[in-house]
Amino acid sequence: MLPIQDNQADTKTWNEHIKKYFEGSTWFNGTWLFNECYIYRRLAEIFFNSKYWFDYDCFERQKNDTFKGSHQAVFDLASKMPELILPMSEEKLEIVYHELIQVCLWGNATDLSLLTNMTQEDIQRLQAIEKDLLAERRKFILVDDTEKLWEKLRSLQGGRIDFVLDNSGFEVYVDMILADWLLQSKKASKIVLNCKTIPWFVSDVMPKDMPMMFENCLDPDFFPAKETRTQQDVDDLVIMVKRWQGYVANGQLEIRSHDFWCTGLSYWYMESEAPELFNEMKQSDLVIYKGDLNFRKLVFDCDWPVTTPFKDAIGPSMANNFTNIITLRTNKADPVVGLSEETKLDIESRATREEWRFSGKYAVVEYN
Ligand SMILES: O=P(O)(O)OC[C@H]1O[C@](O)(CO)[C@@H](O)[C@@H]1O
Repeated sequence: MLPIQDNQADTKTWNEHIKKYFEGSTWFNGTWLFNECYIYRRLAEIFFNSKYWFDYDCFERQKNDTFKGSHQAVFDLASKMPELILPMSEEKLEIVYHELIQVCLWGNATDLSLLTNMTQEDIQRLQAIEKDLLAERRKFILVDDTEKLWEKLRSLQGGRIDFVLDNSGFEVYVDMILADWLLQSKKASKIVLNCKTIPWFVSDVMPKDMPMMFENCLDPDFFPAKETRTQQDVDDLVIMVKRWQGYVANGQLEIRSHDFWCTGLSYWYMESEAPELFNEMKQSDLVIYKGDLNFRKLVFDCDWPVTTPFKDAIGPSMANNFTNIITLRTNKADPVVGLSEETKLDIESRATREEWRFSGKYAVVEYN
């Protein structure tokens, strides 16, 4: 693990982490979490040291191409949106909430790292927004704290809600659908999107990807298969995305990034390594951590017994200071916590380890 050799704001910190925790370790014997993060920082170093390519995102084309492939679900969701944001009873709000959380959860299954193993049908099934298909997918959620989160949201009025984002393209599009609904239902008055600072795990969101996603949605030639949609479909998408741009303009939607999200450390270190971020995020009423990597960092990427309570796995600093975090994660790596004894026995008897722990078919929704 050679020191990083460039002059960025995070260079010193990266090299301190290598020296303090991983001196002498190599690609072959270091820890998976740190090494996998390190490889993305080394990639960034190549571009930072170039004369003309220093802000080049070598994954941008792949990110946009994959988003194009999600056109059907993009238009389906945009057409559904007007009816989801009408004023409605508390009871109906709860139903919509449950659907949107699921859409947002499964959006995480369709990131670039898994797409290579999936057929077009697999992807469409995961992106489906019909009620029956969502109900069907509930069987694949091994820990489901959506009800606990609703208890929190039910009484929330005009709060601040943070997303610690994961992938761009379809995943962040559905994150925006949820964010929009939270603002329209007045549960939130401010949404903060926390992005990565460098090209990260191929498809993660950087700040520049947000306005680009909005522009792509508004570009009539961006999505393929024009013949499959009506003028109404196009209008619904344009109205919704212009509303999103409006949120940015009026400050209801803030797009931020912080170097801490692109270190190789677990979030157990957030308080000591990034105290200003830690204290700032404490002001949020709810923090939504998206995806597998965020989950791994929350639970220290440890081989916990799978019945370890989520609260214990995220460590005392997080657990005691953030009684308002939720993770929406499809399982793409070994660490799993929070299972009941019953679910553990059940899943171990009917699925292989690969299937339920890292194929992306199963998921956990865990709340502290
Ligand atoms: O995009 P997500 O959901 O954070 O997934 C990232 C995951 O993909 C992998 O790179 C490969 O499975 C994992 O090491 C990593 O945790």
